[in-house]
Amino acid sequence: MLCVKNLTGGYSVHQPVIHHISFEVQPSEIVGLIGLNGAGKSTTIKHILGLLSPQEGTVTLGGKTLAEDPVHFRSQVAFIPEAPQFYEELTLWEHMELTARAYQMKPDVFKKRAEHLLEVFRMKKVAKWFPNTFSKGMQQKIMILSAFLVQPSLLIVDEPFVGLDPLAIQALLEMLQDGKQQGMAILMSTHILGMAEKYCDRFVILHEGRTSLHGTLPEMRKQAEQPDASLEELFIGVARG
Ligand SMILES: Nc1ncnc2c1ncn2[C@@H]1O[C@H](COP(=O)(O)OP(=O)(O)OP(=O)(O)O)[C@@H](O)[C@H]1O
Repeated sequence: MLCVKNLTGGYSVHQPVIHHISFEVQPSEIVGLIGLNGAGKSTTIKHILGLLSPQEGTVTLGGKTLAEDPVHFRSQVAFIPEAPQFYEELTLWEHMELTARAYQMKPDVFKKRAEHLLEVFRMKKVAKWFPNTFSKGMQQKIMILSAFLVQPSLLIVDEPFVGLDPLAIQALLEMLQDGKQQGMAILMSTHILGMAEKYCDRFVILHEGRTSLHGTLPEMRKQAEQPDASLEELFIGVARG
């Protein structure tokens, strides 16, 4: 599904911030993207989404780069950003309608999915409200609801748990697992390592823009020669150099 190969990039050609990063995310798999602040997680995600162009290497989805087939590439991806981004003049329901139109969903499919998601994330009562009346967690739910509405082939999630209450975190984890079971490929950046260890199948640990460890937990333990280490212990080892 998603293949990141030898990716080098960043915000200036003179100063790349990620270097030679390679990993894959297959259908029915959750891959955790882990790293300290500034390690390059969001920059990697921006390259996958096509918001930044690679200085070297490629990002392909189903074998094709974004440039080769932009409409098809974008139609397969949904993104939950770290900070909610919304239109002040649209209600929650209108945000979902806009998403449905952009992804050319049939009205009956949209209605069924939207109503289910509003129920799961306890947002039914505020569906016709404007997002500037929402709390931060409720605003984050606009992003979550819009992404799951699409049921994308590739879901990219950047720090999704920040600001969510425990019921919303649980609902999101269940949606991620359901998505995985239905064949979604999921790339999730998070600092909550206990949760990553429990829910991710494989990991990419970034340090200063480079891949330090990569693979399943047993594979990374082998790479680090720490047979009993938890994800957190492996990560702290990497972070301390
Ligand atoms: N818009 C930008 N312009 C220039 N440099 C940037 C920009 N955004 C991030 N950077 C730099 O790129 C590097 C990687 O940042 P990035 O945002 O990818 O880190 P991150 O791993 O997502 O961190 P965090 O956990 O804090 O979200 C940092 O050195 C940062 O200063």
